Amino acid sequence: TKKIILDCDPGHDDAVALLLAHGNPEIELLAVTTVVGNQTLPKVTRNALSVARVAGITGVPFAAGANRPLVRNIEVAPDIHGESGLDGPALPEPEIELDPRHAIDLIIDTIMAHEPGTVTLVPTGGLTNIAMAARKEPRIVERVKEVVLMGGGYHVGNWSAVAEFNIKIDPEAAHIVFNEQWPVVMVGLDLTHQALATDEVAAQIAAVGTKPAKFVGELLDFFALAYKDAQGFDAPPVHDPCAVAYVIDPTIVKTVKVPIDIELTGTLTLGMTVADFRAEAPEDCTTWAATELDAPRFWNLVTEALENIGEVD
Ligand SMILES: Nc1ccc([C@@H]2N[C@H](CO)[C@@H](O)[C@H]2O)cc1
Ligand SMILES: [Ca+2]
Repeated sequence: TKKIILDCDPGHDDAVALLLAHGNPEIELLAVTTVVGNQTLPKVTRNALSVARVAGITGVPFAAGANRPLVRNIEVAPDIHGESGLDGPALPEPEIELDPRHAIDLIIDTIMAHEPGTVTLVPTGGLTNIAMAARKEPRIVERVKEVVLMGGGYHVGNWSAVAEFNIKIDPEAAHIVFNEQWPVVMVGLDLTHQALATDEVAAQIAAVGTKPAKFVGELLDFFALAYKDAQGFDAPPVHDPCAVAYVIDPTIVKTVKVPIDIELTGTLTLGMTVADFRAEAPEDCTTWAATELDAPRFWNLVTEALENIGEVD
C-alpha cells in the first residue's frame, strides 16, 4: 500500500480527495492535516472532521495547522465553496477529536516514524504547513517519498490570469516547497480541468446509492452551481482527488519532467508556477508536471472508493 499524509483545506474537492484516500484499498491514510485556504482554519478544520464522520474514518489523527499564509494576508474562496467552505449538504457533528499537535508536528512525527522513502505528502491546499514542516525539520525532505500536490498550472490560472489559488495564496510557501530537493509532482489546473463532474459522472456516483455517495452528490451540486456562476464552467473540475488518484495509479496521469519555479515579485504574475519547457529537463530536476488524465478511470476510482466505504453507522 501507499502511505500518505493528506494536507487539505476542505473545500468540496478536498472532501472528495479524503473520501477517495479512505475508500481506496491501496492507500493507507497515515494522517490528515488542515490549512487555511478555501476558508478560515476553524471552518476547514471543522469541515474535515465532518467529512471524517460521513466517511466513517476512525483511528487516523487529524491536526489543524497554519491559520494564515507565511507572509501575506488570508484570501478565502467563498464564491466557490460558500461561507462554511463546504456549502450544500448538511454537515454532521464531528465525532473524532483533533490531535493536540500542530499539523506541522504531526507531519514531521509521522514522516520520522516511518521508513525513509515510504511516506507520500499529498497537499491539496496552500503549502504553508508543508513549507513550515520542511523548515522546522529539514530531515523530512530526504525522507519523504514524493510530494504530490494539487496546485499551480503551466498554461492555466484561476486566481489570476496565470496563477492558481493554492499557490497564489501563499507563494512564499510554494517557493520553498518547489525548491527543496524532494520530488514534486505538480497536479495543476492543466490536468484537473480534465476531471469534470458532468451529469454522467454525477449519475455514476448517485448509482452507488449510499449516504456517503448522496453527500458527494450534494457537494457536487453546490460546486457545479458555484463554478458555473463564478467561472462559467458547464461542469465543475474536481481538482484535489486527481492528486490522490496519481498516488493510487500513476498510469492514470501522464507527467513530464520540467523545471518549475514560483514567481514572487511579479505584478501580473505573482504566484505563477513557471514551467520551462524550452530544453530537456536537466538530470537534477526534481519537479514534474501532470499533463493528461484518463478521466473514465479516474471517476471509476472515485466511484469504487464510495462503494468500498458503503453505508456508515
Ligand atoms: N475558484 C477556486 C478557488 C479555490 C479552489 C481550491 N484550490 C484548488 C484549485 O485551485 C483546489 O484545491 C480547490 O480546493 C478551487 C476553485
Ligand atoms: Ca483544496
